Amino acid sequence: MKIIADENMPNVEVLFGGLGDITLVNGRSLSKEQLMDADVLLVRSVTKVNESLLEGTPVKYVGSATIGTDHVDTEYLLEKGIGFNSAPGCNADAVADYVFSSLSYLYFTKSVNWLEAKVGVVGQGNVGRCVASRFVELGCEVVAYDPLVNETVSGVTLTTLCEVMTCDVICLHAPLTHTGAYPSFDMINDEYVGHLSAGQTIISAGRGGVINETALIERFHALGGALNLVLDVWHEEPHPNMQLAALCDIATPHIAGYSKQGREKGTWFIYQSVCNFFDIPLKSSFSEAVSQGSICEIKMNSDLGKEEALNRAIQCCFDVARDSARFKYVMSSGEDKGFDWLRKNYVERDEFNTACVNHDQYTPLFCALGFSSK
Ligand SMILES: NC(=O)C1=CN([C@@H]2O[C@H](COP(=O)(O)OP(=O)(O)OC[C@H]3O[C@@H](n4cnc5c(N)ncnc54)[C@H](O)[C@@H]3O)[C@@H](O)[C@H]2O)C=CC1
Ligand SMILES: O=C(O)C(=O)[C@H](O)COP(=O)(O)O
Repeated sequence: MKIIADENMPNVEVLFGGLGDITLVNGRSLSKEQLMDADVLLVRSVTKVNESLLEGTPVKYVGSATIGTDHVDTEYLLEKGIGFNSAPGCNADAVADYVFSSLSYLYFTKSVNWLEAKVGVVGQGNVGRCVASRFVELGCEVVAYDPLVNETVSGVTLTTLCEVMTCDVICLHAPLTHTGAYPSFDMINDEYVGHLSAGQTIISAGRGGVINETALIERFHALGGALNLVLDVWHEEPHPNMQLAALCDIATPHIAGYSKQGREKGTWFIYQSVCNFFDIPLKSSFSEAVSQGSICEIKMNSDLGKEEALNRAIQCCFDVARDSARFKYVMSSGEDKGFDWLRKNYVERDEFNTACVNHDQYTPLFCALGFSSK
């Protein structure tokens, strides 16, 4: 079996080596010519998988080690009988960790006490539900907008997009869609953005294009800069709007899902799907494919109050300000490095769930935040 795989897929040679010949490629510039003897194509979000890439090639199966599928023309694959799987939920915890790391940064830099916030979440899939349940378990009031579900996790009230846009903290986790009853492209347009008021926090870690960037810049200035902005995804990747990035408290190159374990789980999910599709027995297990973290246990000083203890523990595990500083520096330095370079050379972090946090009083709250219980 001939396998063409994105060079940014961790463990691909270890897991797929026994299944056939693997060629690693740059996913962004992949062309049809490189697929002329391929049976299996393994991609990430940067490869547009459609008729123009696949027509005339022998590809029988496509796997995407990602949650999002907006880069794949799934109707075309279905029509042509080409197998397809993505990796639902693989990096949902990683994205939730990103949200809380960003909030801990705002706690320390702008005194945003998000533990007291009313939180609005857009999208109640694997990511949106994971984020929402953490807030609920931490005691926050949580509402969510998802027109395609009738119920969601306990403690979360489904509501309108208008109400979500009035919340203290707004988390965007909808997929990018252009068709259907509720297309998300440009969903948060100038009308919705125009309702934002001073002091709100917006965290966009779904897909660029869901929130209108021009409207957001205008609203930011109209409010005298009194919005807290955290943006991981951009309308024009790999060419993010640096005018908008300059206004952000946290701006990152689409790395919310880039925990070590989240990326490894993506490859592991696809490995299982390929084996299933071609009826090949699995030769590797989850524990071999997905790393443990580097830090097992964090012991907090019991003198620390709740807010301080939670925010400090988050920072021990993942300081997103490092990623933001690197993004702003590299993207504005004029060097021959950019968005894709930052992603390829990302300093991976471990997920909260790889470490437990001990505190005399607040240990259960750390579990609510996603840390391990043991
Ligand atoms: N920044 C990053 O690194 C990452 C970004 N993502 C993005 O986050 C998205 C969501 O991930 P999951 O929750 O795992 O996906 P999912 O497929 O489990 O759930 C998506 C949810 O969004 C809802 N939805 C669809 N259209 C909507 C609309 N117009 N308004 C509100 N909700 C809508 C659906 O009903 C569904 O409940 C992915 O599609 C992907 O684009 C995912 C992982 C990492
Ligand atoms: O899983 C998704 O969906 C994501 O957005 C991934 O984190 C994107 O990672 P790449 O596939 O672009 O490396």
